[in-house]
Amino acid sequence: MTATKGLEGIVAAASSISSIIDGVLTYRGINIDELAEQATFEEVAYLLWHGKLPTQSELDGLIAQLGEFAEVPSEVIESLRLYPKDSNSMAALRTVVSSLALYDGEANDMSREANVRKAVKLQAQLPTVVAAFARIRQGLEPVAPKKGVGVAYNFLYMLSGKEPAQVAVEAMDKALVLHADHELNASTFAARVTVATLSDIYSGVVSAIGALKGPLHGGANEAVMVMLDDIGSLDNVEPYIQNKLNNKQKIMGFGHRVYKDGDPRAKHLQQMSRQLGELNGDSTLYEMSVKIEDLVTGQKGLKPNVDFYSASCYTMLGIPRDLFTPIFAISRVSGWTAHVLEQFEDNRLIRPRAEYVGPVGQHYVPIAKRG
Ligand SMILES: CC(=O)SCCNC(=O)CCNC(=O)[C@H](O)C(C)(C)COP(=O)(O)OP(=O)(O)OC[C@H]1O[C@@H](n2cnc3c(N)ncnc32)[C@H](O)[C@@H]1OP(=O)(O)O
Ligand SMILES: O=C([O-])CC(=O)C(=O)O
Repeated sequence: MTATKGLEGIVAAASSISSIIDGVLTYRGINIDELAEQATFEEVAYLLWHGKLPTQSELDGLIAQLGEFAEVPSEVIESLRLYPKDSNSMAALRTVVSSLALYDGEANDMSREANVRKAVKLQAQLPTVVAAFARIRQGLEPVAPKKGVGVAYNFLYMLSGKEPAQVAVEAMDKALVLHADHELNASTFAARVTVATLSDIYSGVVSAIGALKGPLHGGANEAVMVMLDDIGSLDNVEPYIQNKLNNKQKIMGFGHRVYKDGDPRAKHLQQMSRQLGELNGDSTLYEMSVKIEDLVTGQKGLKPNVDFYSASCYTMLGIPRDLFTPIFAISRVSGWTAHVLEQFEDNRLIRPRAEYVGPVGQHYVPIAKRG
């Protein structure tokens, strides 16, 4: 038995939700480029859960259900007030999502009907708790969700307490579409491993949030913004990046386990970053990002992944950098829950083997005789 480090190239599940074939990403067989240009996030969530695009009445039904479920129990909001104000936002999200299960009477109902409903609930509630967390730590009151609006609108509205601009809603909606699913990435795999023990959907999503938090995965979008803030100016890009490259340090937002020739989502986020810069009348972050890309791709051949240009986009939308990864979770919960539903359809415990590389033939030594 020989281990493959990081399970690279190992096919660990059969799935009909999303595919990456020859560098092309599809959700349920539809190219991500088409979805990014034409679909709303709610259409995409429906597509991931049900395997087909919704009709108008199915879409209206989903939006109504999201509105119905978006409010979270007052006990959950009260518990958010008790978190330290400097809590890590992903740790807070992981904790609050775990607590949502305590107030859901059907949390342990394993029927498909209940699980589909819980997928919609989680999708509806994540934006509410992220926005409430962000406001409470600033000493502001949470804003109740609106009914009959999309996830992107509602999140921006609950975050700021103001009607969001149409252009901001459209940008956020596209970002949500682009992050919704991605085959067997680490957080989705974590969710599938958890529920394959026949644990519940909340446990699967909590596992996934924990995996997404790390900077090699979803946490990279925040790390990119930390880097852009550290660089500080267009003039400082070259010396800063050159120094990192010379010292063989990682440049966050570059590289990918599966895409070696570029992440198809990055171009959409790059375009969004350029457009937001033009609209804001300040393209510095976009120009800095392009300069970083030129240097890193030019010297290392590494291409930007989905996390790279999302950092400048979210900043230009006025979002604090430690909410970037929670926003990723707001989108990816659609994919996680679709994978949980798929796992339950034909479940088998996920339990690989380890290659043992430790000592053999050892014996127990009584404590008094240990040196
Ligand atoms: C939504 C997402 O999860 S997308 C990924 C988000 N993560 C990041 O942006 C973090 C930065 N990127 C990385 O750390 C990696 O590229 C990962 C984690 C995404 C993929 O990791 P792996 O498939 O294990 O690639 P691995 O780390 O083996 O890299 C292969 C080579 O490229 C180098 N490399 C990979 N990414 C980078 C990077 N961002 N900067 C500099 N060098 C890099 C590695 O150092 C390694 O070089 P070597 O062969 O000389 O040792
Ligand atoms: O697939 C991966 O390994 C990481 C990624 O891009 C994602 O989760 O969107």
